[in-house]
Amino acid sequence: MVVLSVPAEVTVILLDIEGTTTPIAFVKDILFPYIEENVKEYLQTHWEEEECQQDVSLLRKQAEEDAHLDGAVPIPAASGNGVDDLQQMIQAVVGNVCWQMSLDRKTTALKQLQGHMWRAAFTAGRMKAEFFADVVPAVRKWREAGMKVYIYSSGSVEAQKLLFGHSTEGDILELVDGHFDTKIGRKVESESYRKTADSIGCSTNSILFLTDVTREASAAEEADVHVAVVVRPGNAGLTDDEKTYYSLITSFSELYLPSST
Ligand SMILES: CSCCC(=O)C(=O)COP(=O)(O)O
Ligand SMILES: [Mg+2]
Repeated sequence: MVVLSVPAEVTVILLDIEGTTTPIAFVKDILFPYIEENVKEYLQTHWEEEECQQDVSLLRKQAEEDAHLDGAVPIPAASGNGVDDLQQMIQAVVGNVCWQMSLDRKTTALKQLQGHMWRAAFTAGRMKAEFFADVVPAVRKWREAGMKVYIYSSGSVEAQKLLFGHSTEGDILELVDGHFDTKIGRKVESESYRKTADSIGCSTNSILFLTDVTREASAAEEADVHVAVVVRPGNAGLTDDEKTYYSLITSFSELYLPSST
């Protein structure tokens, strides 16, 4: 088995979710289709609620920023009270959400709505999050060795907590010391990793970030964060240069902590 030694100064392990702890297939085949199939009905049912209105406002603001993009779907400003107006508005929001999802965009606006929509499915037990078999045993071992374990995903913090709270391994939320999402910044920007370290209260070189996406690994590394790229079934392939440059692991069990025996 390949073993990757964790540098001695590392005290925090920061984990991506999709493609790292959780199969991309679970996200693409279960989580995302749930949104596409249910968004219209969700908006019709929850439209009058404060939370739904905040989600729509955020999506509208994002749509304004996206206006210059090819195929962007605008969301008109709220106007009259007519039933037709409302149905047109809902249709525009549905169109915008589906357009963003077709591009796998990671905007805070999209991720916030998705998190709110998944809540009902997870809490009713209709959906359980999948984790690779090596994840839970490894995280337990790291924590026993004194490591802190944080999550940094484009999925909203609320969605992250739903996944960890309702998984096929049971409620594993207690294994996580804290959560970060795109509110701290985009995962492909190095400043996000500096802010994450600040928020945890550690230096960036005390963090080891595990992700499947080399653009994220590169941004983290620029901020002096240690990185390893996780290679899982179903992940995007890496170039030969990326395979040579990055430390690669195919299972969390390949990480060796000098402090553990
Ligand atoms: C944790 S929510 C489900 C996945 C998701 O919406 C997403 O965008 C995952 O992105 P990641 O940064 O974990 O690769
Ligand atoms: Mg990922």
